[in-house]
Amino acid sequence: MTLDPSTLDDHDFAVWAAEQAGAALLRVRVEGLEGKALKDAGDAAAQAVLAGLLAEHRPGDAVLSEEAADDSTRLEASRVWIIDPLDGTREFSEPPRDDWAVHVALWQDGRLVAGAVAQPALGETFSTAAPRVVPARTSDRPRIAVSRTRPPAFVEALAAEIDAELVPMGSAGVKVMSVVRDVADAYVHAGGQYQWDNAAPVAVAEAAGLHCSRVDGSPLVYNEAETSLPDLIVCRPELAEQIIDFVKRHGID
Ligand SMILES: Nc1ncnc2c1ncn2[C@@H]1O[C@H](COP(=O)(O)O)[C@@H](OP(=O)(O)O)[C@H]1O
Ligand SMILES: [Mg+2]
Repeated sequence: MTLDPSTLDDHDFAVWAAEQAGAALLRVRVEGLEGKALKDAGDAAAQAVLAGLLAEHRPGDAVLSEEAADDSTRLEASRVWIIDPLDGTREFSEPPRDDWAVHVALWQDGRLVAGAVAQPALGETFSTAAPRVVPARTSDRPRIAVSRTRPPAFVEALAAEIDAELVPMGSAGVKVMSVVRDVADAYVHAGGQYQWDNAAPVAVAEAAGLHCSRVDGSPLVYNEAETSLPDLIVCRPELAEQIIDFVKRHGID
């Protein structure tokens, strides 16, 4: 039976669109390209798929994408899709790494209302369509997911203070999903990131009952004029206070 996309609600549409882009990315990855050519081809292919599907199936909605010029009409729109067609571009260009993702989020009237994070190389999509129950914690010692190429310096001091282990990996979406999947207990980032890097992951993590905030504990706010959203914590709720308290005492520099 072929799927009729016009029947999909926003949650299922986010999943479907992210998986379509993921399939395109898997095809690009076997074309024999390398390095920057592979990164550029991946970014372009996934953007083309998502832009096309949104234009066809959600024509009245605004879009904020890493791979398209920012259109300021989104600031007056009631519904805005915030998308990162390929998050973890660097890891995508290093086969057989699987830590890269497609992010599709919907912001509506002030908050994230739907989201999907596809991890095509794993064949898995995490979403608000079917919120995950975070498994029981399997590690007594907290595991903190960090950027494998740009880990913030303060996270090492945080890990020493709370006796945590750092788990480096690529892609903001993959790191947030590692908390959803009990591969890590927290993801802590500072020093730079954009709304598209964390909107869909945060929508999925919130639906799974995880704590999501800026590193100072304040709320993550989306569809702001400023696309930069440089820091965040996603963690099991019981770890939030310790992490925020550390940042309040030591800062992030
Ligand atoms: N200091 C920084 N400044 C700007 N963007 C950053 C950043 N650190 C991480 N990011 C972005 O956040 C995403 C996850 O990064 P990382 O894998 O290092 O954790 C990447 O998105 P893209 O791959 O979409 O560019 C990366 O560009
Ligand atoms: Mg990104």
